[in-house]
Amino acid sequence: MPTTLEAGRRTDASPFVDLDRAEWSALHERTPLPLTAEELERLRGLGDVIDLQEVQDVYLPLSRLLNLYFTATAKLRGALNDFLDNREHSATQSGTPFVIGVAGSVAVGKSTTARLLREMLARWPDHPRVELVTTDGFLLPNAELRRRGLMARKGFPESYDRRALTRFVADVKSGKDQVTAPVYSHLVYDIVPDERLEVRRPDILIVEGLNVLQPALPGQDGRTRVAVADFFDFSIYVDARPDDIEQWYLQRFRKLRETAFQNPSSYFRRYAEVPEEEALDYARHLWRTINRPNLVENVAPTRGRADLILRKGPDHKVQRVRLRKL
Ligand SMILES: Nc1ncnc2c1ncn2[C@@H]1O[C@H](COP(=O)(O)OP(=O)(O)O)[C@@H](O)[C@H]1O
Ligand SMILES: CC(C)(COP(=O)(O)O)[C@@H](O)C(=O)NCCC(=O)O
Repeated sequence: MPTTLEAGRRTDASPFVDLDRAEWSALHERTPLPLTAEELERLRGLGDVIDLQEVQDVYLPLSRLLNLYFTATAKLRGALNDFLDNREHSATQSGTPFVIGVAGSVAVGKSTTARLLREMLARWPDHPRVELVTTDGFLLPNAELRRRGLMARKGFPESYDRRALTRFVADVKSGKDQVTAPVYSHLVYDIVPDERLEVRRPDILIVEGLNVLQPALPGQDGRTRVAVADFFDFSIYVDARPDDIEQWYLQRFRKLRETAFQNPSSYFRRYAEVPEEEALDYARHLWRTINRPNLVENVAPTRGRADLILRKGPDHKVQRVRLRKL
């Protein structure tokens, strides 16, 4: 960990507290909400291949940390409202959803982490209503991506309707009764017309996606622009070595060949029919021309903006946790 010599004493210059796996997992003993065997079984039923020891050691303490932030943020909001003398334009309203961002590369395990957190956070009596939204719903439809020459840039910041995504999260946070988001289908590889996901005043909203920690685009005419991250109360970056993530991407592609790609409506059905090596060559091509450059150019540079970084090893197990200091 970097240290500097400042005013004659050594100080830790990092904005993060760095914990190794053993230090982090020791915290689960202090979590006042252990998982019952029955609940562990239910998590397994989610269909995600996640080791139950990992749930206990890593994600249970994480759900406790988020619970602490939820409670403390509610108190801070109350104090801020008092400070503002509860005027009409007070900073927050009671019941304002707590918004969590989950960022990281394609195939690093964002969806798995976000689904697990949704289940675990909903078990805390303070915040039973947890909604999860993935940013792929805000990708431009394929027809529009083709028109703009962006079909080989799917997942890059410019392939999204960033304004609609930011407005969506702002609306949920402002306490609107019913807010809807468009829906993306990995099966057809496009936005599903006429389908919307509805969000109704949750206690917690999890927003998961590649680019959720991107800063706002520069404003024009002196106007301040906002980004979706401006509405986050807490953010998590799921991190791993790019070579490990490539292996996970290829493994997922291999698994999808035996499942979803068999569906006649699948955009990738051709890759269920060709020999495995040919299919994997194509997956490698997608990784090397789209997902890896996007990780290097756009996603990884946002890691330092997160409040918490989960660093995974080659087996998906979390090896280090870095938590932003207050
Ligand atoms: N904690 C984990 N343990 C084991 N496998 C995992 C874990 N998280 C993700 N995976 C696997 O890694 C692949 C990518 O995960 P996914 O959540 O789909 O990534 P993303 O949403 O970031 O694209 C999937 O095949 C998933 O099953
Ligand atoms: C849909 C995605 C852009 C991820 O979007 P996100 O939910 O992170 O906004 C990605 O999974 C994807 O399909 N990328 C295009 C290249 C590829 O097919 O792997």
